[in-house]
Amino acid sequence: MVGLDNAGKTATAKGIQGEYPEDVAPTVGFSKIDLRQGKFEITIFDLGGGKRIRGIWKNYYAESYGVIFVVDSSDEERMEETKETMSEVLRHPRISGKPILV
Ligand SMILES: Nc1nc2c(ncn2[C@@H]2O[C@H](COP(=O)(O)OP(=O)(O)OP(=O)(O)O)[C@@H](O)[C@H]2O)c(=O)[nH]1
Ligand SMILES: [Mg+2]
Repeated sequence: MVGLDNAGKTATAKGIQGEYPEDVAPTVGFSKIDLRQGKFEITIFDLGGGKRIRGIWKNYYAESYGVIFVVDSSDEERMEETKETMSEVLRHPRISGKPILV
């Protein structure tokens, strides 16, 4: 799970787990979430989105089955940065062709 800092990744991850998506702090590094959905065991890596942390994202691409890219659609000022960041993720050879949920 990637996206710009403050986009709402950790809040979304909490929501997926049925927790109230409040009182979240910026993610430093990553947080690992293990879920069971029917017969599937799912691991979500909620990665920090700060500009200086984004370099770690690629370390997770090879083992990922897909990407959740979280966008704060109300933050119009950062749409260009969002677009560039998303393009970079999608262009990566270890992501290209894998499912993406925006
Ligand atoms: N109103 C509203 N606030 C939200 C929503 N999603 C997240 N927030 C708030 O936005 C802020 C940032 O959310 P986070 O989930 O920490 O964002 P993040 O993408 O994990 O950020 P980093 O960990 O820094 O990469 C927090 O104060 C959240 O409570 C939403 O859907 N609506
Ligand atoms: Mg976070």
